[in-house]
Amino acid sequence: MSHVVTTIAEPSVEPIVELEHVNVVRSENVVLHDLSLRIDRGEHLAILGPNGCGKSTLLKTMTCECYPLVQPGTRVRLLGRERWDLTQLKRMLGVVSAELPGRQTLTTTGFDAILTGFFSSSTLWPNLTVTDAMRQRADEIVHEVGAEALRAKPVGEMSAGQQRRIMIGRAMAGASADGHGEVQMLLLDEPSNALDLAAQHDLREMLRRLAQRGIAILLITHHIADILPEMNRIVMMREGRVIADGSKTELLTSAKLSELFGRDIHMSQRDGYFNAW
Ligand SMILES: Nc1ncnc2c1ncn2[C@@H]1O[C@H](COP(=O)(O)OP(=O)(O)OP(=O)(O)O)[C@@H](O)[C@H]1O
Repeated sequence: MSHVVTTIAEPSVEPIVELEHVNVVRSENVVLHDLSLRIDRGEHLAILGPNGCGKSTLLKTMTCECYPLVQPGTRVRLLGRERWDLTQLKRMLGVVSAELPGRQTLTTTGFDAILTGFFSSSTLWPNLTVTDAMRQRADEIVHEVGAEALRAKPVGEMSAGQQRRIMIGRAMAGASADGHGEVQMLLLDEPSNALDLAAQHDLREMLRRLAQRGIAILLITHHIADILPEMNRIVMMREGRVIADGSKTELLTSAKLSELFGRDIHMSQRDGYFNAW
């Protein structure tokens, strides 16, 4: 009987994302070309590249919102599985919505908006049953994302930075329907857009704390200063292809970024952060 036991995959060692030879078409254009990428648990990485190079499409392929062409050798494996219930997958991967999921959320309080993450819903509809375990977990998340002052505030009355904080909390809540467990990876697509300098700083500090706790962070950004000191891996994309995948010291150089964006770009570095101009 022992051979039966050994065939059960140990979930903690499976990579979070394994894409192999992925081609994705949108509106009849191939926007990802033969793309392969593996992301291990607890790994933090930033994806850089010019507008339209396919960064968001890559993220949507990871969350099964975009599908690759069915071709020999193509494989999409997420958290060790090739087939997923999409709602469940989104919870495990903690996709941080850029905007509120619906008009209803405007009057939802910060605390309730975090609770909606357990249901992937836009608001706490009367038919949803919030358990004590969910409330307890949501309470913890409020502290983890530093949203104590936002608990009772309607989301529609929050600033962009405050909403972003709640949206990250909402993505974290989704780790399990019963209020237990932890999100495996947070996926953020340009999270610092529209944030003032203080809010950008606070967002980075919050993400650093989550990264240090072992939650994998995947960041798509145009702001080099968003790249956390904890992020050691940089993936560079151009025209639907990964053109470089390596360490920060190797890739965050003036030469590499100038090549990627086709302009003279200068880099500086301070306290573990990089900046470009
Ligand atoms: N909904 C869509 N329907 C059809 N084509 C799309 C759609 N969204 C994006 N595309 C196309 O797919 C390609 C890649 O777009 P994508 O949004 O993935 O790039 P990106 O690198 O995230 O860009 P940006 O930095 O501007 O956000 C582009 O050519 C774009 O025009």
